[in-house]
Amino acid sequence: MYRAQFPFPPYFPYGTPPALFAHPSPLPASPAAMNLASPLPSSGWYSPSPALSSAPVGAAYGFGMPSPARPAAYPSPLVAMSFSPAQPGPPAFHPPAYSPLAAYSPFARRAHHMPPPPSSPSMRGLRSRAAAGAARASAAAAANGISMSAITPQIRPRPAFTISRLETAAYEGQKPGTSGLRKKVAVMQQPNYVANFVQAIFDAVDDLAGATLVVGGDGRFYNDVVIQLIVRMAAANGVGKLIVGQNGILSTPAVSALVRDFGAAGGIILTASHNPGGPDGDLGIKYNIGNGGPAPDAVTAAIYDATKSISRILTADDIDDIALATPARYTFAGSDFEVQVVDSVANYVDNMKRIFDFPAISSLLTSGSFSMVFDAMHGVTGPYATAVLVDELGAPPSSVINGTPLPDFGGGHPDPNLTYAHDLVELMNSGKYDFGAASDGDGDRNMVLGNQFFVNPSDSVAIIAAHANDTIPFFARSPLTGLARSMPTSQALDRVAAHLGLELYETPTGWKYFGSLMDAGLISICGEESFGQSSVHIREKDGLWAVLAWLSILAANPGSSVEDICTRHWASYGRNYFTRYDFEEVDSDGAAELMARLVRKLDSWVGGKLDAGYVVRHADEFAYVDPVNGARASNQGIRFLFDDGSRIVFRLSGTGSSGATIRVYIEQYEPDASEASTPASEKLAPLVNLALSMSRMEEYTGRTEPTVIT
Ligand SMILES: O=P(O)(O)OC[C@H]1O[C@H](O)[C@H](O)[C@@H](O)[C@@H]1O
Repeated sequence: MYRAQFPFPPYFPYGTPPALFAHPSPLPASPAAMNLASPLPSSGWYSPSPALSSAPVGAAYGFGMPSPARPAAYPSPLVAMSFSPAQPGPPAFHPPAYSPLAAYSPFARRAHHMPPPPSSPSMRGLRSRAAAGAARASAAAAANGISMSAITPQIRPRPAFTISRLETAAYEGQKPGTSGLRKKVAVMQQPNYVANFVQAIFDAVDDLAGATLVVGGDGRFYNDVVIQLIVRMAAANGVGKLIVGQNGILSTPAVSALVRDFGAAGGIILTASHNPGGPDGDLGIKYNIGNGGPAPDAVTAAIYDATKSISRILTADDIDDIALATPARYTFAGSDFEVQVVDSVANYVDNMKRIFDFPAISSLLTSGSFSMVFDAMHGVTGPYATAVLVDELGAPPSSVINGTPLPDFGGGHPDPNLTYAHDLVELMNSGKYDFGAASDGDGDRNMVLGNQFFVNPSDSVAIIAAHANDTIPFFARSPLTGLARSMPTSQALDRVAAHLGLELYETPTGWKYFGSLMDAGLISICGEESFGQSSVHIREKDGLWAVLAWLSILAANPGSSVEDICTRHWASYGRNYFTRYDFEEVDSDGAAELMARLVRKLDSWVGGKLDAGYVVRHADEFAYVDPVNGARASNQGIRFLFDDGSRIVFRLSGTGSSGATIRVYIEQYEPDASEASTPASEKLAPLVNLALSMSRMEEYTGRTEPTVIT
């Protein structure tokens, strides 16, 4: 009988160590099943699952433990467990600091406040190790200095699988939005709903046979089920290799980095980003292409077309759940298909170390005169933030709050803005911290705050770009080539581009439009008003990257506060005042009529004098032709450009899952530095009122107030 034991008290994070305990019959099918489905009894033994019994001596798994504070939630910190199939009776016990799990799982290390294992193989050294494996991904990984065998030393052979062809019928409405397919969990849980969409990806995307795909998600409810489904369908559809994040968790920027570093054909990201999670929340599936970025319109259109005519699903239902808790490689008899579970954090941390001056940032964070707090909002970024900010840069562990990924984000709305990141906003308003930041469910968005000071995301990208060449080693080595922003984002970035003599590209909303510009070397940094900034290091926006960029600026300007940095920027460039009003989940028909009326009246407003003396110089529906590949995108928002340079933009959100969300973007330029400290709400009030009256917002939506103001 194989036995399992939980670790000694010092490693149990909640004070009272669990005694040994048994899992009730029937046995769970896999560690993953235990992790997610089982109430934990108070004492006894776990009996082995089939997956455990085939593991080698000394292997270790991590399991989710409900936190006493949140008994209904799963999986909170991992508990390391070691077992020895060779020994009868109680197992040989390996303290987690020296177990393979501790060595390969930053999650487990951090959950138990363990130091990096001194004598175990360290993730940090992976890049220098010899590459292994003949598969394409291994070769690409080797080219990037990553050793696949070092990341996942254990090969776990599985029996052969059989491919089944299941009849299915198309669902309507599987059209991806701004960033993938997002629906309520209940919609996604309909029979074959997710399987249809996944099959559509395999059918629509060329060259996936024999290719490598990266799969991971933000840990939200139902991710675990969908990952196992993708494994079975990938096997049946001839995919060569799946790289899966440990515990199924990967931030969106981490997926982008893995796709690029491992030469994968693409990635499937399970996230609805900043939308709420849990059984009543949203689920999302997004396909990224081989450059690591979101699929462009042509690919999402092909996937959507495939969903409309789908009639069969290919799956290998006899593949048992993959144990996602431990890095390992799963091979299958009679097939080249392989699943590789990788550390979710290590590759990302390595990349950040190559981009930023970690010693300089660390000096700031450990100087004793600087304090920061990072709110992961119970999204995916907690483990990444802890690895980077705490483990690498020396910030105190308390610097990361809400750092445990939870399937329902703790009941919150994981959107890092002034409304939903209220824990962070309160802390920053208390005046105790110099720097604050938050990121969203999947870690691509961020919000940056100073002491009682908000940095508008449009300003954030401009300020990062203005300082990049001087403060970020990555750009010292490869100076900025050009800059880009989405159309509604303020034109603060345009002024930096002009100052640096760089081209500025204005794209439609959606990160997918930056990819071709980056691939062609036309831009190095880009950003969106929707709390996103990133660079050419990957093809997604990257919340933690933006935080490190800000810390780099602060480290290079000793004694300057976040507010000082912004004020000096406005003094040099003038201030592009910007605000966004969101009218969330309004009636879809009313929203469509509001937009249609604005389009009908576009021309009639041009040249006329409106309230507060504003004169419309130009009005249109924004359309874009990609300068690299000629792809066209139309109907990308209605914009009114005024003769003083101000703008009002109306756009329907493409990321919601119910009703419609109208976004109103307002911008006004103030060249006079002495005027730059007026609050944005005051400065922009006349334009806001004009926007609301031009659109007849109340008449069409019944709303007098927005739900969110940025
Ligand atoms: O369509 P919206 O709700 O305005 O959201 C727009 C945003 O959606 C996602 O987050 C994309 O990754 C962003 O690139 C985009 O800016």
